[in-house]
Amino acid sequence: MKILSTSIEDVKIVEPKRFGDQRGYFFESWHRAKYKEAGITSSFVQDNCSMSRYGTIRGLHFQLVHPQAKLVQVLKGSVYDVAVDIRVGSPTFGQWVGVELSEENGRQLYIPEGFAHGFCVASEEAVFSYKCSDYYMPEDEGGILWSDPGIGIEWPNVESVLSDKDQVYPCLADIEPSRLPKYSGSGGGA
Ligand SMILES: Cc1cn([C@H]2C[C@H](O)[C@@H](COP(=O)(O)OP(=O)(O)O[C@H]3O[C@@H](C)C(=O)[C@@H](O)[C@H]3O)O2)c(=O)[nH]c1=O
Repeated sequence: MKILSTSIEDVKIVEPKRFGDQRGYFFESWHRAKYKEAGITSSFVQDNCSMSRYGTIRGLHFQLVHPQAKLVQVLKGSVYDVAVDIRVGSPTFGQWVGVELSEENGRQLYIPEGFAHGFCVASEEAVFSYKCSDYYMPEDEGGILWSDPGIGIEWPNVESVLSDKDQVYPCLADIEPSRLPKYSGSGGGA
């Protein structure tokens, strides 16, 4: 597998080694020892899968007291996946990374704790699968408006389909810093 860096330290692109043959393909989507060797040491406790139709944007989501590092990938279709550094005190606070994840390119994105995460579906449908380092706790969930002009994410030009809650999240600059994760140095996420 290959690890590629991004413009934000700690956010990493993973390219698992894919073995193709006449039947199709095989790849290891998670291997604790190999990922640890590559610097991804999160203890994942929950796996999620969602299917979304073309134009769907999910996000931007985070958990505050129980932050989740995520290892995300697309099993069918294609998405534009985004991680925003919302760790107060981080040298890259407010910056974002966007990466195309698709069944075709087989890429995964590792997003440490303390980031807001979202994605936009660029194919007819997308099956999105991810590991989380802490459990889902709806009462701990926070969100940031996907189109926050202060962040300025360059989403693909699609007609966006959003959940009710995702339409009304505040902009990053309107959130009290005490309601955001704190930066505690590179490598440790939040
Ligand atoms: C995320 C999640 C949702 N649910 C339930 C709650 C709700 O009834 C239904 C749909 O939830 P949501 O609308 O929050 O799903 P969704 O918008 O897909 O939420 C996800 O978005 C992406 C961008 C992330 O980064 C994830 O961490 C998660 O926040 O599924 C769970 O039971 N467990 C979970 O872990």
